[in-house]
Amino acid sequence: MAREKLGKEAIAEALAGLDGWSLAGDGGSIRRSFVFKNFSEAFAFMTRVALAAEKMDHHPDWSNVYKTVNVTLNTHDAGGVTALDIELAKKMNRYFGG
Ligand SMILES: C[C@H](O)[C@H](O)[C@H]1CNC2=NC(N)=NC(=O)C2=N1
Repeated sequence: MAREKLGKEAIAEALAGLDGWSLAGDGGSIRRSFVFKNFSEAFAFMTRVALAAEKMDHHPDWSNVYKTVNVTLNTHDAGGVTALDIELAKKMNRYFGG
């Protein structure tokens, strides 16, 4: 169930409650950039997210340049955005917020 592709409306509804995230490309993924004070904070965030992602068995597509972490989320198996992506995005926002 968690890996069922969400429709456009369900994604829009979820995004309304997700600070900073937007629909990417063809609507098959969501994305956000996180900017930190420095590299250490960016990497600490990535470490925390990596552990949560591994627990969820759901992994981000991301890159890091100095203090910026660019994240794209989708569910490869489903070929789109699912509840798992929304859950991981929420976690990232919580970790970013403190
Ligand atoms: C076997 C394992 O459950 C799958 O390969 C998982 C791993 N992590 C994953 N992460 C993401 N983002 N999408 C997936 O479809 C996915 N599949």
